[in-house]
Amino acid sequence: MKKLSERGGGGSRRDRASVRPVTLSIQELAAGGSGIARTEQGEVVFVPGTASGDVVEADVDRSVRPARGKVLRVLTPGPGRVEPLCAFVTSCGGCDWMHLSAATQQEAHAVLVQRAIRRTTSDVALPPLRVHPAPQPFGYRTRARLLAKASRGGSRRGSGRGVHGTSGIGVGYRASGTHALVPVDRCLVLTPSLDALLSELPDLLVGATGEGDVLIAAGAGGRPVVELAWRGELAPSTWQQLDQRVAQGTWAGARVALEGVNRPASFGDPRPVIQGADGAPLLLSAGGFGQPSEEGASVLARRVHELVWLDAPSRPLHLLELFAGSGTLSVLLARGPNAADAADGEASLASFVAIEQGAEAAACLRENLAARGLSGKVVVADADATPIPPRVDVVVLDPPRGGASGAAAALAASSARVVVYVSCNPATLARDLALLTASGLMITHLEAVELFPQTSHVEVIVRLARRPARAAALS
Ligand SMILES: C[S@@+](CC[C@H](N)C(=O)[O-])C[C@H]1O[C@@H](n2cnc3c(N)ncnc32)[C@H](O)[C@@H]1O
Repeated sequence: MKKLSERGGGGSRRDRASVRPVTLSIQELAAGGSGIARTEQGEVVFVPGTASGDVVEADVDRSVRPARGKVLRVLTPGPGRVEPLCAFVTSCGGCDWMHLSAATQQEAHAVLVQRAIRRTTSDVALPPLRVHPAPQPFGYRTRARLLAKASRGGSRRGSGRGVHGTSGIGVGYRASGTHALVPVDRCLVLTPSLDALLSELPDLLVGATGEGDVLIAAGAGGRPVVELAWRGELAPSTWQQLDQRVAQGTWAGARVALEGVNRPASFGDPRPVIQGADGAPLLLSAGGFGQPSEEGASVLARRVHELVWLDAPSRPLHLLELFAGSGTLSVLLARGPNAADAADGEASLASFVAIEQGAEAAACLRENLAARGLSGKVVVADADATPIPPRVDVVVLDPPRGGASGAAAALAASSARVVVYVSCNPATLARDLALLTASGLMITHLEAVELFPQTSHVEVIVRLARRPARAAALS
């Protein structure tokens, strides 16, 4: 097996003093993506970039807890290991599981989700976990957040290929666990049009000083939108090029926020647009949240909708959505049941209310509903501090990584009959599920959606339903 270069930077003097090569057998994968090994002395070592069953030679840094290994050589590959397709895989922090086959990634995600939930709900019956495979394992990302840096002393004109020393501008991702820039000019998980954009960005930024975040995404008509949050100065040529590209229709829009300047400058419409799960365009807030892929978001939204209407209710349903964003899920939820769900003529939607804290996302959500002729109330509020009205039957929530402990407490005290919890973080989901299940809600469905292929990240959907006795007592 070939020698692997080290992930991240060169390490401190203290790191180098405390490492020595050892042979490690990787037993399993941990949340966060690293493999876990035990030394002969029983010491636990976390080793990034490994697969279960790998035997590796690694430097071990014991100055951190748990000790951390850096792979020098793979001596025997584990059964799920594949050759990563990306040239940047060992330096870039993005695709920490690209060295695992798709089947191995799915199995490992399933184990991590079940283990996290078991940890907090050991006394609760769990249904078998269903995995929704990734519609596309590569070329799926319709958005990416990049880092761009001008080399010290400013950048200069030239043919930018994403690295310092040509255009003087580096554009890429952050190295795993650090703020260091890993310049890239190809990214295999981006859609082809965003991948092509990577090599244009260094030239766009020629003459800049400082650094910034660059959000690239699909915009109106599939054309790119670019959002720059820059700490430093941009050259006049950057402003001219942004103006030209949008005026000529090559890009749908751009937005630039300079540090210390209150209002960002906009060109065209900088809001990302993907195809919603209903097939119509879905507008997302510029710089705000969006699911990583169009197709993955559709799989997620369709399944959440199905789980809401699983038991066709005998009376019109009051539906509340918390952490609604720009409406990835809402555009299906606000439609009510599908024709099949309403076959008995009784399933229907009495009311739909969506709560979102971001004013720009809420405005997009209103536009998305209006464009579809859907009614629903969109409230800008803190969903983690919102009481659940007694008439609400079903609540869908999709909080950020920190979870929703406030909303979980409100749901536990509510009479909501069904809760559909969507999460990108099994640890905080598990914490919140402990509260929900203790209140009498039973987990009826546990599902993982492969929304972030090639990475250790996974999306989870949990449906909970109230035990009939408590529901009756509370209603
Ligand atoms: C994981 S995203 C989900 C959005 C949407 N379901 C989707 O799929 O696009 C979480 C959303 O919650 C919003 N948010 C974060 N904290 C919030 C809070 N305390 N109250 C309401 N919304 C919040 C964020 O702005 C973001 O739009």
